[in-house]
Amino acid sequence: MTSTKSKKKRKPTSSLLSRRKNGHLPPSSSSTTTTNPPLPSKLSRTLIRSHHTTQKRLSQAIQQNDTTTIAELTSKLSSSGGLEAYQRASVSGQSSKRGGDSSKILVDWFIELGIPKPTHKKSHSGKNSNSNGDNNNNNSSSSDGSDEGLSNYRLLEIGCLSPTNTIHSYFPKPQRTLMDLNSLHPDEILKQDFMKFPVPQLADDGYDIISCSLVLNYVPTPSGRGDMLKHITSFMEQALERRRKRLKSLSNNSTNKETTETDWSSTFPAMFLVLPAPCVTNSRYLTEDRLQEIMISMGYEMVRRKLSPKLVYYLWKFVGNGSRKKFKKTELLPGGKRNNFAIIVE
Ligand SMILES: C[S@@+](CC[C@H](N)C(=O)[O-])C[C@H]1O[C@@H](n2cnc3c(N)ncnc32)[C@H](O)[C@@H]1O
Repeated sequence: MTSTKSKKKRKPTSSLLSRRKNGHLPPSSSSTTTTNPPLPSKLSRTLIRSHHTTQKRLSQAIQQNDTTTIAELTSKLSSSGGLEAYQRASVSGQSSKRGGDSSKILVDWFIELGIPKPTHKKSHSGKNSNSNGDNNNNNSSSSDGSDEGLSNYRLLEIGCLSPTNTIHSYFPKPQRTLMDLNSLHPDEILKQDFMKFPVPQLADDGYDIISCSLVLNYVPTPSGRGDMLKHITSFMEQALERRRKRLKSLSNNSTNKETTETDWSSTFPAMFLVLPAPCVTNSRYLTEDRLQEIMISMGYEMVRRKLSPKLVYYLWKFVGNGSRKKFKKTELLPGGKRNNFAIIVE
């Protein structure tokens, strides 16, 4: 017989597994997670933290070619439910009861910046399309991008857990590409490692905004984080090209030959970055000033920033011509109670 005491002592990771076994959580990755009741917040936090720590240790073991530790940590990760259990814990953290997904903040900023939300349009069949783009496959994008709002702007979301995040209403299908290492919604989210996702050959297939919310901190090594920022920046270079084309087409289409660029459109290309707040408020190796130096050096300007007790949100506009400096792991804030989050740019 299992006593209440022993139930309480059970490890959070195994508790998640037993929920899965008991059918409280669906076993298949294709199941919809949003309909499941969220995990208790303490349990999801513990799961997320434990997954990050194990991932980081695994990455170190791989670098050191320490086969025993690699086997031990790989088995630990899989017995605690692996990436999928971690993702489910993250989805719980995004439930509306806990404030919703982080892109709510991006939407607030779009509103502040006067970025127009797509309106419901009549499709060729005469049916009204909804803001998720259903019945709107003939997306009637204008080439100028001003009178049609964001209709020819495209979103790339890295590390996406849900196809119904708040920002998606601004980028109806097919204007968005959602991806994750493990897709919880295979019909809508690509199973794809962003680091192996090439910049599209044609600028028309590129992206005007990239969302990287709570992904950079998932990358286990400081140089891996720098590489991710650099890879995002190569998409941004192409997005600048998209912008130039758009402006050119604007001036060609304009009867009085004046460029009618709208104020809001100068926010693009852009990157939405979200990190756990302690990554920049309590790290030995990364401060907000250092992050800003890194971003400026890659060609970005900060447009918006919000610090909450748990998270820090940024909207960076890409302007290009960065000095492309290198950044080492340098101690900026000494102190015993700080974390070691760092970004190395090589
Ligand atoms: C904490 S979740 C963040 C989810 C969501 N964006 C949010 O803001 O809550 C981190 C996600 O990033 C994904 N991820 C990490 N590295 C990635 C990569 N290289 N390519 C695609 N997805 C990645 C992980 O699989 C995980 O699902």
